Amino acid sequence: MSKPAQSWPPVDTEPAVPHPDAPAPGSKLGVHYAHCFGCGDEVESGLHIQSTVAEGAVVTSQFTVLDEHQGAPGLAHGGLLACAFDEALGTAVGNLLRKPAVTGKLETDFRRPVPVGSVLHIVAKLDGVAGRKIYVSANGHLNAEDGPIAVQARALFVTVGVGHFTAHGDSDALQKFREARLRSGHQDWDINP
Ligand SMILES: CCCCC/C=C\C/C=C\C/C=C\C/C=C\CCCC(=O)SCCNC(=O)CCNC(=O)[C@H](O)C(C)(C)COP(=O)(O)OP(=O)(O)OC[C@H]1O[C@@H](n2cnc3c(N)ncnc32)[C@H](O)[C@@H]1OP(=O)(O)O
Repeated sequence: MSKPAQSWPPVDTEPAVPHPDAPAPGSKLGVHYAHCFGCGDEVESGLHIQSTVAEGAVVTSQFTVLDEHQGAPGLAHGGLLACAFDEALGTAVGNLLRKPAVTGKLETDFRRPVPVGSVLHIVAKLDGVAGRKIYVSANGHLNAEDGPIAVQARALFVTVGVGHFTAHGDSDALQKFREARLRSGHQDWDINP
């Protein structure tokens, strides 16, 4: 007998309501950090994922699978696809809730092979919030917004304070990153987990 699918979110949650200052539906989200492997424009071999806010706590992202993303000849590497989903899910969390958060858990279901040259249309939706825990899921459609679902993902993000990045990351680079964001007209993040 097969086990029932685990319910999602796995705990009781509050609705994930976008922050009043979150970008409006239709807004194109730029690069969140130039050196980010998922979206950064200074990472030549990165994924260069581009995202747009949609209605209803949803962000859509596009990822074009190139030769350098292969695992088997002509096919995308599964771990790299998971990376694309981490980026797309994190982009939804960070931009809609405007809180720094890190991935605590990420699970992926690979439903169909993803050939080189495909464009994955990733639709990420905030599913609920329980204290610091943010539950988010996504479907990756092959080559069209309504294309067949090739990959699905579910994740738990956990909000963190700025100390997470200063203690474990490069605090000088973080300071420059923050100043550059403010100079380019972005508001600061809500640092209040
Ligand atoms: C001012 C500058 C701010 C900088 C902001 C920067 C960027 C943001 C901007 C824009 C965002 C846009 C795009 C983002 C795009 C991509 C995002 C990529 C994200 C990543 O790629 S990021 C790298 C990978 N990521 C890590 O590097 C995390 C390593 N890890 C840890 O740093 C800790 O592990 C942490 C912090 C996760 C928790 O640690 P902690 O000590 O703070 O809290 P604790 O352990 O108590 O967990 C609290 C509650 O979460 C539950 N929980 C935790 N983990 C769980 C698990 N795995 N499964 C089930 N439940 C779990 C606990 O059970 C508890 O639940 P409860 O409260 O119910 O007990």
